Amino acid sequence: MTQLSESKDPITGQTFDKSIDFNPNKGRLESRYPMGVFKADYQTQLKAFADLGDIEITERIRQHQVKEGIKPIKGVKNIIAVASGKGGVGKSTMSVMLAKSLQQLGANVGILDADIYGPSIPKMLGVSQKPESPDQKSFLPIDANGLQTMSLGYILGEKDPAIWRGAMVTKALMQMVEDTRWSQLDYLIMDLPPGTGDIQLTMIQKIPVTAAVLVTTPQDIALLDAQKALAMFQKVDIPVLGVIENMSTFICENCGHEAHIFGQDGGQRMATEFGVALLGQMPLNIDIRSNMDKGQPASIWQDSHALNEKALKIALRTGQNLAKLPIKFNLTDSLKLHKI
Ligand SMILES: Nc1ncnc2c1ncn2[C@@H]1O[C@H](COP(=O)(O)OP(=O)(O)OP(=O)(O)O)[C@@H](O)[C@H]1O
Repeated sequence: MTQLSESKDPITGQTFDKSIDFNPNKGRLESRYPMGVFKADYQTQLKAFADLGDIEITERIRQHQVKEGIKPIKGVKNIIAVASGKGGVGKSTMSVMLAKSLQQLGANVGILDADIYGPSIPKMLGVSQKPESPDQKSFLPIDANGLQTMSLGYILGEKDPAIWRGAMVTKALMQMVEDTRWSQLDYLIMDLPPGTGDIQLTMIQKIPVTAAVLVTTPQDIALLDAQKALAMFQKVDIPVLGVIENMSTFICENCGHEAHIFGQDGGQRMATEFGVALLGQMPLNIDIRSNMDKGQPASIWQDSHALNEKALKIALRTGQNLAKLPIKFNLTDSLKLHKI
């Protein structure tokens, strides 16, 4: 097996390092992240790299290690926590974007709304029904066009305020995660409550989070809070896959002028200074606001919307960075390896 560790990915600009196995003699490549619509581009680029005929590409998303002593959730390979130090930066919007885009790339995806004080995921996905519990013990996740989802919002209703105390919040969340019958998920995107307090810290310590993604705006104040979120994950040894800079610029629909409403290149500065990847930048765009308010995520994070490709590349980088992390030991894989 050859690792293309020295090479740069032609689409995302990141190194391949451990995220794929490539066997040039057999013209076979196994990718550990979903490639979806980019597969044909990879095939062309890799053909040139290896100076070979056709390259056969297969995608197999592995389960990665979580912190010792925490049991993985049944039916879920990897949990990606989406966090922000500050409220209102678009964390839930970016969680839905990531989930829809990973799904488009071919992965099996779920969303867990852990933003227990302001569950906005049901509204953004346009679903509101109560989850069924056929055995009175566990819940079936709600299907939102192929995404498996669970939120306290389904159970409480949008307008019920959750005035709960810390311990109750984490207990309710743990129950929600464990008692949901997730089915064969490659990624479960977990939308955390904003901030870096005790509640967030307890959540990421109790739930088997594989890695985290940070959302910030380019504004100094949001960046300072994003750095606090980074420190929180580092403190508990959860790898951070990178930063999404949301509301990067605003392009005027009438004159095309690009304005840096919340400052410029803050995400890039944070990435450089703290050694985390910049997963991508998402502009301030009225279609994002209106379609998410209407509960129609597919009209923006799918189909032919101009921002869809941007979103797909953010998801691709996220999948790639996760694929570089240590794999959970798996007896079947290990036996296969020994046979070879
Ligand atoms: N790139 C964007 N362009 C336009 N509107 C956006 C963008 N990102 C988010 N929004 C809008 O900003 C508002 C806040 O977004 P969202 O609820 O995702 O933020 P949040 O960080 O999860 O907030 P909270 O702190 O309350 O959990 C929403 O109305 C959303 O539609």
